[in-house]
Amino acid sequence: MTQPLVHPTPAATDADGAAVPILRVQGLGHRYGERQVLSGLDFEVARGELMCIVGPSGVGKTTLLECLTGLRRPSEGTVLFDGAPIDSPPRGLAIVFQDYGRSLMPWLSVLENVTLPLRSAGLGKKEREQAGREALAEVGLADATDSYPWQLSGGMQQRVAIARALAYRPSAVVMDEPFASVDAQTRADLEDLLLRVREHLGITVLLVTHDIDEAVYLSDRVLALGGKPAGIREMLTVDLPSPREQVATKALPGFAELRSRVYRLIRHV
Ligand SMILES: Nc1ncnc2c1ncn2[C@@H]1O[C@H](COP(=O)(O)OP(=O)(O)OP(=O)(O)O)[C@@H](O)[C@H]1O
Repeated sequence: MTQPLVHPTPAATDADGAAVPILRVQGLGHRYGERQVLSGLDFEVARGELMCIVGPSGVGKTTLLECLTGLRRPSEGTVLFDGAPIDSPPRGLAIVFQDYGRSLMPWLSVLENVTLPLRSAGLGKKEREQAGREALAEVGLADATDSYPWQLSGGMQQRVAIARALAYRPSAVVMDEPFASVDAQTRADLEDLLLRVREHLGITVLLVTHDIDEAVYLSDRVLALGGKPAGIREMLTVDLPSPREQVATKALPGFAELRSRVYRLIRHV
């Protein structure tokens, strides 16, 4: 791997010297018109943590992510990123969506796609290209800089989307169903890529998934949403050994146990 793109920002500390969580959610609720979708959410995400958000379809996962990233103003409560309230996507937070096909510009090369958002960050052309090349190397696409998105497989396109988020040198990445549109083998490869990148760069990851195995395999903690309006049904700590490995980790009795617990939480059985 190349040199790290980010040198994780030292954790800010509060008056008592305790580390400030990168994300602090207090009393968060959201309603669409008269319909209350989310209510009373309180939780924190530690710097460097990987947390998956799960819950039944329509429970409010995307709404929660939108509120956490500043894309949507919650009806109630506050979200603090690095100790500061947010009302628009903060500089240190990058977002990766499921639909990579639509998020990449077909007329731009892979490198141009990755460096495009850096223009607004005020970086010069040389710095942008260097950050873009480093990010592409981080996701194993150092040789694809001059290709166009339509020349790449779905999994490679999603790696470009991840590189574009990393080039921004975020301290946290938020992902909404990022691996939902690829085949099972590519999905497993992308999961392992995410774990490696997260380990290498020390970034915080918050990821929405419908896939229970994926949530348990990737997470330090799993946030299960449920109810109407939805709240935190449970926050599960995943105490499986790291580094994770697709076959060995999933064969552990602890994996099967956590998997069943998450399944029951989502199905409410
Ligand atoms: N812009 C909107 N206006 C009105 N209602 C909305 C809007 N966006 C979402 N909703 C409703 O809010 C609820 C939660 O939607 P959301 O997309 O957050 O759920 P989700 O858990 O991400 O769903 P899925 O798992 O199916 O993607 C749903 O009932 C949805 O119909």
